[in-house]
Amino acid sequence: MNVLIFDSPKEATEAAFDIVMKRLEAGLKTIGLATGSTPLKLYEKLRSMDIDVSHVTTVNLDEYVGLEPSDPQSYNYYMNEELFKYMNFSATYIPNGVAEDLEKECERYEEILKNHPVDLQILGMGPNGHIGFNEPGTSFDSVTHITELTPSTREANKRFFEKEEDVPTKAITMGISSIMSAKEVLMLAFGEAKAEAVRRMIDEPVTVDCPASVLQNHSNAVIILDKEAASKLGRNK
Ligand SMILES: N[C@@H]1[C@@H](O)[C@H](O)[C@@H](COP(=O)(O)O)O[C@@H]1O
Repeated sequence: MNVLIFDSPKEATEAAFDIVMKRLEAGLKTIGLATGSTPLKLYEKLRSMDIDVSHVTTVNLDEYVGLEPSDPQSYNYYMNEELFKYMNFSATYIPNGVAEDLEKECERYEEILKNHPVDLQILGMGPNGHIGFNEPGTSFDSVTHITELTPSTREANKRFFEKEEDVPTKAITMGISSIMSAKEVLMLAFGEAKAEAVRRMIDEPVTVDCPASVLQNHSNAVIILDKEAASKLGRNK
């Protein structure tokens, strides 16, 4: 793991942006994308650039089960609004959370991932250490699957919904093994709410109890933190 710590989310985002731009210039074919508030400024910078990405395919990590792509809380909607409608990607893939047969949808998505091996995966993390929607306890061998969201994740994500009851209880997510197949991973975590999960990801042994800790096993993972997210690092050493 290559851990980079910056004074502010702004500087951290700039560093992430530079890495993404370098990889695009070097001919990256497939980029894995994440949602949540953490990469918003990164996407804002990317969409403001006048760059040709017609040779680039995107694959997203996850989607809520039961939300139509037209639902403003869906990750389909988020990606369209934040990035896709401004950029000429060759193809953009996000799991379909309203597929009639969700198991088939997971298989279809794994096929897409096989056909589009991810060169660079952008990742965020949940305050409980989840990546994508792989909650604590998820097997490191997991591929795209349906997952039950934990009460803490529903609580953390309820800020995007009008009422707590509106937060979906399930999601489709790329599995941990699907995420680990990326050639390079760029994990972003900002703010004190992530500090404990960041500490467990970096300073503690790899465990399914903190899914992000699996990145210790990745040969090319860059972790970009602001100083708040990094504030609990190194205390056990
Ligand atoms: N499934 C997504 C994750 O992929 C994301 O990393 C996480 C963090 O969100 P935020 O960046 O808003 O803290 O939110 C959701 O749970």
